[in-house]
Amino acid sequence: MNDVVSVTILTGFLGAGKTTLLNYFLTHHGDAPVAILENEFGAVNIDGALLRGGDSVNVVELSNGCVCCSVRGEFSAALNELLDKRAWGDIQFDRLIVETTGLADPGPVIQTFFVDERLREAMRLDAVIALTDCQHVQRQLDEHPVAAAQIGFADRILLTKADLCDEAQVEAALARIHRINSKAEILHITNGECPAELWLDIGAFELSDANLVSEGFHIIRAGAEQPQRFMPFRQAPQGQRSWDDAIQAHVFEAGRLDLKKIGAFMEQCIETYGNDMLRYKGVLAIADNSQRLVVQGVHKVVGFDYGAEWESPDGAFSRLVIIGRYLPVDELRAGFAATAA
Ligand SMILES: Nc1nc2c(ncn2[C@@H]2O[C@H](COP(=O)(O)OP(=O)(O)OP(=O)(O)O)[C@@H](O)[C@H]2O)c(=O)[nH]1
Repeated sequence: MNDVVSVTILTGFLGAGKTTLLNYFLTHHGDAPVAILENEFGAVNIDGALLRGGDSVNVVELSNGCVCCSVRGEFSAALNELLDKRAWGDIQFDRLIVETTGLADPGPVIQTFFVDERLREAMRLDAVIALTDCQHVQRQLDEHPVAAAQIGFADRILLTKADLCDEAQVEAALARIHRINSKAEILHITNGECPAELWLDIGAFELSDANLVSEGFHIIRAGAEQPQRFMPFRQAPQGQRSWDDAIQAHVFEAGRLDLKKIGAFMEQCIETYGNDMLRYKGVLAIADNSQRLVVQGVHKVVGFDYGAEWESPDGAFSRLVIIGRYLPVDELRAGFAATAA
């Protein structure tokens, strides 16, 4: 057993296909022990027979409330109880998947893993995976701000039910999702058929300098001869671009930056706007430094680290992506530009 438990948060609006994905995973995952924490609103629980099917699957259900608000304390308690049982040898698992309710804001759920000291040591948040129902996403975004938050917090977005949509609908959905979160890779899946390696152990909270802005989406066909196909984004059809989502991704770019100035800028930005900064990630070129400086954070929890060296000094440039709500973008853009060396 590994010492540290890898945690994946599954989010996505009601009916987006979270349980379908989990069921697909559980019927294909083999014997590796796994714990699933299910947060259901009411007494209607998922297909327990399937989830409890093998000895290697431990299911905990948190019902009658939502982990992001009313049962937040119970969420921490349930996680701690799982760790106790694991320590006593009652149950075994190296991986925990948290399925939130379709109405949950992932923010408080994510923060639980950073603020609770024991959880911080015993668990490593791997990634937030959002499922998005292609057929209903436009309406959900228009009517429920939490749907945009779920997309905004995601490291990877699994677009479901595109099989029920025409091409124009799919393109409009992709364009809107990408505007809310330009950082997350988008995988287009059908009926939960997504190989586990595409959504588990992706190390999204590690300070890596992987691509900051995704350029297209992947069509996943599990078990097919050509399992993946990459498609670049196209413009959404005219007339379908009048969205007004409060949450949007903003990309800031510059050349080399002054370390002190960018440090002060980030500090001030997080202090003032941290509550509205859902996720942010930057790969920065610092004056007189051959290594990339990587920054990433969730609200006011932030990490900085030096990464790989720039291949050539001339190719070094800085890029910061902030996914936030109601941010004074022009002011931030000017502030970022002023940190140039
Ligand atoms: N056509 C089609 N149906 C899908 C797809 N993914 C899921 N579904 C169906 O959508 C319905 C809802 O899926 P669930 O997996 O229960 O969704 P959920 O996100 O767990 O729903 P909540 O727990 O209510 O938030 C089910 O009937 C699924 O079979 C897909 O890619 N295509």
